[in-house]
Amino acid sequence: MKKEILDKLNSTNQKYLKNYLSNIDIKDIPNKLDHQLTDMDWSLLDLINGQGQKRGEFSPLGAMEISDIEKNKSHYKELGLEAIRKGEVGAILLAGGQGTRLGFNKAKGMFNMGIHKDLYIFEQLISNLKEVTDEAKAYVPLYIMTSEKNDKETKEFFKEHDYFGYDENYVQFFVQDMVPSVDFDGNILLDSKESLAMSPNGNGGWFSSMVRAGLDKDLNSRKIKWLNVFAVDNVLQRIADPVFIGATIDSGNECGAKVVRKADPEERVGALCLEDGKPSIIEYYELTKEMAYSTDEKGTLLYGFGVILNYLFRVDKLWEIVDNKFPVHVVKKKVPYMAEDGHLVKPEEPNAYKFELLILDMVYMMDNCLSFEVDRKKEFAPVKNAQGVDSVETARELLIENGVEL
Ligand SMILES: CC(=O)N[C@H]1[C@@H](OP(=O)(O)OP(=O)(O)OC[C@H]2O[C@@H](n3ccc(=O)[nH]c3=O)[C@H](O)[C@@H]2O)O[C@H](CO)[C@@H](O)[C@@H]1O
Repeated sequence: MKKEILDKLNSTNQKYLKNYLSNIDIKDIPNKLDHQLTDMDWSLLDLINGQGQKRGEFSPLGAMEISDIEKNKSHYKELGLEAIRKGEVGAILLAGGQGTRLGFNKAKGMFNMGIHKDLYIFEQLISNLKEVTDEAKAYVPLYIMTSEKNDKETKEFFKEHDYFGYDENYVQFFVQDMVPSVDFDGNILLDSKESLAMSPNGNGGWFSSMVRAGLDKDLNSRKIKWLNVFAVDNVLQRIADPVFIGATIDSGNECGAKVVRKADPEERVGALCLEDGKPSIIEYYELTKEMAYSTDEKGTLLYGFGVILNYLFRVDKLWEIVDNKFPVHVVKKKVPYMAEDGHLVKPEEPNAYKFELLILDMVYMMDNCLSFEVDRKKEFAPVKNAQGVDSVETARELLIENGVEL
């Protein structure tokens, strides 16, 4: 990175960059907080080169399967409803992502799934949540994480649609942190003479961003004990599912994760397993073919339970890990940037590294986690791509199968 370019940055951005780098967990960089701006390119390159985070020893983790859940369903449900009625459960909608794969340049939740009538992703998610709150006769506080890129439009959209019938006193927004991107040589990208090309910092920073936004006071005053964190892109997502909440409470675990049986060994979902005896998620791109296809004596996949990004965390445990250093994941992305001659380039191919914190690393910070199996036909309709697998089309089919009018 050229020092002249850095000198052009305003002091807020320089401070931000310093602070960001100081939080990166790179070994052997002495006095990270105080290192000179000119050292930054070296530390970023070091981070990029050290891409693969060192992982421990993986072993399979079984799940509480649908048949086991059925046997105790009414007990779990009652426990879950009781927690909701006591106001102990909040929900976090992760909606800061950019939806580039879908080719939709607004907040993903604003995407219209409808065929004969409008049905926005946000609308469907609120409708799923309302099923529970209507039954419990109590609202679940909903915290929506946006990013600087979509915060304004998301808030306006909810307002314009009257919060899709949810009580607006129970809806709050917070903006996730942003991080700078670098090109493949480690140069920090700018998007104007005065500002860095920033991107959302991944879905793993949600709790610290929430705290930075001051919403911890809200959690405390409402005495919320459990947070159900879920992705925006699954339109069949069951939110604040009382059976899941009850089963997690009953199990005594610090967190719970909804899982589905993988559609095939290479399905692009993270597999919930153990790493050095602790709950952990291994993403599909990290899973070796050997692990992906390994089975037990009955032929069942050993790493066959995929997470659907629906987790339940105990709030006191979140406080214990809030200051932990998270591993940084380096991802190749298309990042618009300002070229040397000053014009803005919108690349067609990935041109930069983004640094992300991932929620799955929070699961590894927990001592235990209930792996809770759900029926993928009823609870997993991801909208990731414009066409093909996990697309608008496949999600529409699943919505219709589940009786949703489109
Ligand atoms: C890292 C992670 O959790 N990956 C999960 C994610 O994969 P996937 O590859 O879909 O993960 P994405 O990065 O697309 O994001 C998932 C969710 O996080 C939100 N988001 C993402 C980035 C960001 O900076 N801010 C933000 O809020 C998105 O809006 C979305 O709600 O869903 C799959 C199920 O469909 C899971 O099997 C994967 O384990």
